[in-house]
Amino acid sequence: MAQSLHLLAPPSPSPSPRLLQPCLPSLPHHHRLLCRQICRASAAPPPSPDLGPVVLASDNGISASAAAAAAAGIDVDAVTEAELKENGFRSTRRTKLVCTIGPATCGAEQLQALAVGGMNVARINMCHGTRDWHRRVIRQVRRLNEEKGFAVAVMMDTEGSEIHMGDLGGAPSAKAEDGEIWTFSVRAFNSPLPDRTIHVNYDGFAEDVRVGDELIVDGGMVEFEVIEKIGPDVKCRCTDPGLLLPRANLTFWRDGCLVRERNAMLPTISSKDWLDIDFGIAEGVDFIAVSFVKSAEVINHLKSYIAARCRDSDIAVIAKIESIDSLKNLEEIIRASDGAMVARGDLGAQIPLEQVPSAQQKIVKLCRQLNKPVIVASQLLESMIEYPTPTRAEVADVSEAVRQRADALMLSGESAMGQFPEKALTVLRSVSLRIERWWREEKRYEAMELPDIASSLSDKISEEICNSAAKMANNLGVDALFVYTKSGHMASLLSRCRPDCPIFAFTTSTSVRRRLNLQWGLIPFRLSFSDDMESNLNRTFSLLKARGMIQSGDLVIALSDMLQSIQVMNVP
Ligand SMILES: Nc1ncnc2c1ncn2[C@@H]1O[C@H](COP(=O)(O)OP(=O)(O)O)[C@@H](O)[C@H]1O
Ligand SMILES: C=C(OP(=O)(O)O)C(=O)O
Ligand SMILES: [K+]
Ligand SMILES: [Mg+2]
Repeated sequence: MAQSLHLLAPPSPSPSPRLLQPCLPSLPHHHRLLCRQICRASAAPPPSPDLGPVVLASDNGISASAAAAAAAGIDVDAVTEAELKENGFRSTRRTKLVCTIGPATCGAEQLQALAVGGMNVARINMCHGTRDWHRRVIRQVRRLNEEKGFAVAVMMDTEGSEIHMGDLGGAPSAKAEDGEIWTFSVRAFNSPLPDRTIHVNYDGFAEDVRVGDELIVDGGMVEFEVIEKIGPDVKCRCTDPGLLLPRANLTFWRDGCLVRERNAMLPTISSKDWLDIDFGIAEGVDFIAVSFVKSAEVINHLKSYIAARCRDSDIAVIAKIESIDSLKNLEEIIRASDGAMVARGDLGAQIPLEQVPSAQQKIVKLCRQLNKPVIVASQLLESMIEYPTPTRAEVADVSEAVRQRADALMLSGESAMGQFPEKALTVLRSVSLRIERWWREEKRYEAMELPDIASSLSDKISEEICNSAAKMANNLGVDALFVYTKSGHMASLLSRCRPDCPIFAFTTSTSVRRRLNLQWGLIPFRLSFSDDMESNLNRTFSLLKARGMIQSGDLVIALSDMLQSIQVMNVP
């Protein structure tokens, strides 16, 4: 038996308005039969005139349309599906995982291992690597998605106009000892570099620094004091020794303050970044993360640039919060963006380290309130670049981000160039699962006030429906929320409520499905569906039941953005 609530808003046509009328989902016999066939036959494609082009593919698990699965000769849905079958709905991971791809993980097998291990988004950092390398990685991820049925999204991260060192003439690192004199220069060198010499990418560097300034490498990994300027060369004495890594970020400080006048004059999106963005659009990346955002203006500019270039404008723009200016203009930046990243690496070089945790909490909260996905990034498991187990402090840091219920956690060096990328991902996965379960069991999460964000009546109704459905789901202890959404908006409104049960998000578009992969608690499926909710539900139930992902009797709340409706029912 199903009970349903349909709300009617002017712009959303509803074929059969019924207010709180029970409706009985009937499951035609042939549908059931067909689904059993799909399930049994990993080897036989299921085209059926009855179901039309029913394609069902789940989240980051190895699943695809049965036809594609059969063609690729794989078992459907090894990850999410196995997780659902083994542990039931309650224990699917809600926190999403982003992995930076680098030399340690760019091979087909390594990428597949990460996808199987729970990578939801692959990030490429345009600070590093060549155009060809990036293209190969993007295409490899796409190929894996097609062949194995993953839905891994691709995020391109711009270089931005930051000041950084060159690549150390090919050396993996260089040690700077206390008291040593190093030369930082804007001259172009042929490799090998002269001893104790570092190339700097920013032409104005020698003019801008002053004798006496502190030069901070990578937010404090190594520190120098400027002692002399000779033309394009700046002589510095090492005051805090450490390891220099290729292309490490440089900031300079004067009288205890970050020098940032010049930085403020550099464009957020450099001419090289624009070329990279054109490349990202051409390759069809899902997200563009913009480094060193200072204001909403640049986000708006990029969004209109993208809208003019891709017809369905389906690249989401993520603002990286990593500078003092981005903190100052936080709300306007987040409102303008499609999501944000707490980029703690550079943020920790621009504000005192002890302020980073409160900044993180504030950004995560604001993003949730404004319904924008948020990624917590950098140094989550830094020691795992070299060691196979994390420090206890790192585990505590990951737990805190999960407890704040950030949408996603990100690996940087751990997966890009570390020795244990898969293990690091396993740590993120198991800590997320454990903390999520603990907090659910203890009912420890604080209720967060979620302000109204909609402006149109139709959006207001969607928002109210999602808030109510999430509350109902918690109060009734339902097993899952189902949401049928074309744009993904209603799925993200539900995710914002952080309900106790997982959210099965059904969407017709593969790119929406990939993008939803970044959002908390969503299990995105691609499914071709109609405006007839009853038939959508019947089809979905039979497909999911056939795969053992749901069972008769499971209690489900279903929402749809075509009908703006809520239905509560047991799976027949
Ligand atoms: N495409 C790449 N090619 C080579 N090395 C990379 C690549 N991507 C990342 N790395 C390595 O992984 C490290 C961590 O990645 P990330 O945090 O994205 O960059 P950064 O340290 O520059 O902020 C980089 O410093 C670099 O050494
Ligand atoms: C994620 C960050 O940006 P990037 O790795 O590009 O410096 C950061 O600074 O934390
Ligand atoms: K970057
Ligand atoms: Mg950064």
